[in-house]
Amino acid sequence: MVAAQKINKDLQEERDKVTFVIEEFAKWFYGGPRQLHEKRFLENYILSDPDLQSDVDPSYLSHKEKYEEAIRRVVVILKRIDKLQAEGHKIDNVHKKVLGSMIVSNVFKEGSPLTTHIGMFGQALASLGTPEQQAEWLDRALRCRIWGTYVQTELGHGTFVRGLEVTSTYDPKTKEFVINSPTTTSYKWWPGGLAHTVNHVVVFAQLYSLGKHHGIQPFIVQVRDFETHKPMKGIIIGEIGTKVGFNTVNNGFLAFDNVRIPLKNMLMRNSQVLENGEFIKSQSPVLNYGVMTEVRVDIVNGMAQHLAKAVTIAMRYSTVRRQSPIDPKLPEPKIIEHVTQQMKIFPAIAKVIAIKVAADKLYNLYDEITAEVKSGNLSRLPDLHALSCCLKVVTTNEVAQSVQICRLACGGHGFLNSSGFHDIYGNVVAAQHYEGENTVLLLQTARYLIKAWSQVLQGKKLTPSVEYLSAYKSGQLGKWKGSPNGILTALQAATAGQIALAYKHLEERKKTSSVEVATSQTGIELAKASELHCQVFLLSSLMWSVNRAAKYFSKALGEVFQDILHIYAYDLALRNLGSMLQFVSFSSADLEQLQMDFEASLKKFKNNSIGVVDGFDIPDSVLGSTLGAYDGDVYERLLSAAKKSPLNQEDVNKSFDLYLKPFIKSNL
Ligand SMILES: CCCCCCCCCCCCCCCCCC(=O)SCCNC(=O)CCNC(=O)[C@H](O)C(C)(C)COP(=O)(O)OP(=O)(O)OC[C@H]1O[C@@H](n2cnc3c(N)ncnc32)[C@H](O)[C@@H]1OP(=O)(O)O
Ligand SMILES: Cc1cc2nc3c(=O)[nH]c(=O)nc-3n(C[C@H](O)[C@H](O)[C@H](O)COP(=O)(O)OP(=O)(O)OC[C@H]3O[C@@H](n4cnc5c(N)ncnc54)[C@H](O)[C@@H]3O)c2cc1C
Repeated sequence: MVAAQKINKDLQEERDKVTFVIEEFAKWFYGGPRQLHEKRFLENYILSDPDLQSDVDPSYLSHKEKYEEAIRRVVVILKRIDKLQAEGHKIDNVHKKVLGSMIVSNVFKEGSPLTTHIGMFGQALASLGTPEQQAEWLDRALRCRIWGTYVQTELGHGTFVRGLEVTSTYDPKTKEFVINSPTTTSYKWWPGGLAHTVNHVVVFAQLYSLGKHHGIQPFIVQVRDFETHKPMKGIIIGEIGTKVGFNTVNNGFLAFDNVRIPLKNMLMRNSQVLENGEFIKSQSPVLNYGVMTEVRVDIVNGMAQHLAKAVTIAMRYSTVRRQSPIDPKLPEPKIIEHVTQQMKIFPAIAKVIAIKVAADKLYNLYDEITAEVKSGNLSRLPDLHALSCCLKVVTTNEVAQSVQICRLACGGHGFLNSSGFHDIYGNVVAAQHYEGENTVLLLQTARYLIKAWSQVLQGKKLTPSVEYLSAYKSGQLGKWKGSPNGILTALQAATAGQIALAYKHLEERKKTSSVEVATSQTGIELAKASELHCQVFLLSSLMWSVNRAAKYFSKALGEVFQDILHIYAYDLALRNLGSMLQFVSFSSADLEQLQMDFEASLKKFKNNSIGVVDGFDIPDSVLGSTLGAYDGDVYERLLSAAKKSPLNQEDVNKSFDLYLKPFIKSNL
């Protein structure tokens, strides 16, 4: 990987113990040799631009300067992509592959102002626009010649999309829509890039035509002038302020003061308004929610990548760092020798792989079902919605927790910005909030599970992802066996049992309340059931993938996958004992054995742990961490990063003469 680099001796010692070929793992992780090659090529090509080599550490800049530096970097990268294309390199979807991926995650530590342009605006045009509308805007958007964002959430409403207040009223006399923000709570609030970056938006508004209301529909609106970048007439626009993270995403607010747009600017792939004002209904109102589903799928994949960065840092640091003798007769060990350190990091490594595998399966399902939807068959849309919602929730929650654990595993140094954890954490926790609040999305999945349970009670056949509910009903699940397969069936029993209980309580409440009120009252149990269902999906996907790997990969790599599966399954079982104990019979000896098996699995994996994180193939230029660099030169990097602090550029800070000295003198 980095031939000429001088590698830390302890790190090299651990690398020498690895039993499998790291390159084989990396090819698997990125989906094949071609994909790995392309990723490496893009990383080198983009990140080697001299204008990205600046010594500026954006964390020392002011809020305004951070934004300006982010835009400078955006343009450097866009020019680099233009150069790449001019040189004849044909890479499909190259803007998304660069600007919507981990490649630029160290260039935009706190997110990019083009994230929603890349991740949502183009998708909205592609999935909600007609061919004519795509001809007008999509190509320019994909080439970044117009910049846009996805404007849905308002100050007063984010979750309950049907409650949005901005109106779009059709005026048949002029063949225009009039877009208006009637209240303070109707201000659009949050969209990425909205404040000072984009010149177009896809905005969601309540449609009125010929005096009738037709629900939430999407419209394209130009918000800034092409030449001056000043807000267009009737557009009130600005930034919403600093945040926990994402500070260079340029999240904005937007209000409309009777803004007129032509009829052709309603995105009409699904519903339509004719010139005379007549409204043609779409096949289903949820078709307008498609972009949200796509982003939820992307988020799951993104979570695996964020966690891969965090575990790479924690693992390499734990190999280089020595502290606290274990055997008093021996020198201080590498901190990874402490079993509690292994307990923190190895399950997080296993989670990267489980989430990556689940994301791959979800992408496949997304592609299949989107193709069906395009041909008018919506029958499997609920499967995709249910799975994408709970996976978005569980992966963002689990990764947020695991990134924290990795940070803590690095002791005090993990708290430094230069370790990289702060920015990874900021990006991950943002995803717990956006694209559907997590509890709300669990409740969406629960709707699906309750329907599935009702089908079980009627003896109907279920789709594969919930087939285990029928097995539970017919008494086939519930016996404890301590293997990964046994843990899967125990979790399935716990999930099915939890769904059955929630169903029972829901039915009881329905006797005295409406279905909506009864559902709301049963929310705690429903959310729990969804979470468990998602864990079933994650474990079963990992098992499927590991078993398949045995056929296609070397014996050595196949064994590593088995070790990872065991760690993942035991850790999951130990964390979900409470739920399983309610529906599965265990003896205390079973539980003691589970703990022993978990500890043995950590020990077995240890020699390959550094190989797996190296196989995540994250170059230093992407990792951006003093603690996690490939060569393990941690202490020199910490010192050199500290020396770059603006406070260290002078021996005495002016605050001494201004405040401290007068104070000391006055007290003499
Ligand atoms: C630089 C490094 C990068 C690394 C990579 C990292 C990853 C990158 C990814 C891109 C990053 C992007 C950056 C951030 C962007 C954030 C953007 C946003 O937040 S944008 C804003 C995001 N905002 C949100 O997410 C808002 C969340 N709220 C909502 O989605 C909805 O309002 C609701 C679903 C909660 C309720 O809706 P309501 O209409 O009241 O519905 P009801 O409940 O009454 O259900 C009616 C029926 O509809 C069904 N159904 C529903 N949805 C869907 C669907 N999608 N499909 C299919 N079906 C669906 C439902 O199941 C039900 O069926 P049934 O049971 O009757 O059969
Ligand atoms: C970093 C970031 C970027 C974003 N980017 C965009 C963007 O580009 N475009 C865009 O349009 N929006 C964007 N958003 C908005 C985001 O999608 C919403 O904030 C999110 O969907 C949550 O909605 P909310 O804020 O209305 O939460 P609320 O619904 O107000 O949630 C508050 C609490 O109420 C609870 N709650 C609400 N409804 C229910 C219910 N039915 N049952 C049980 N509990 C409930 C929730 O669980 C939560 O605990 C972004 C947000 C963030 C943080």
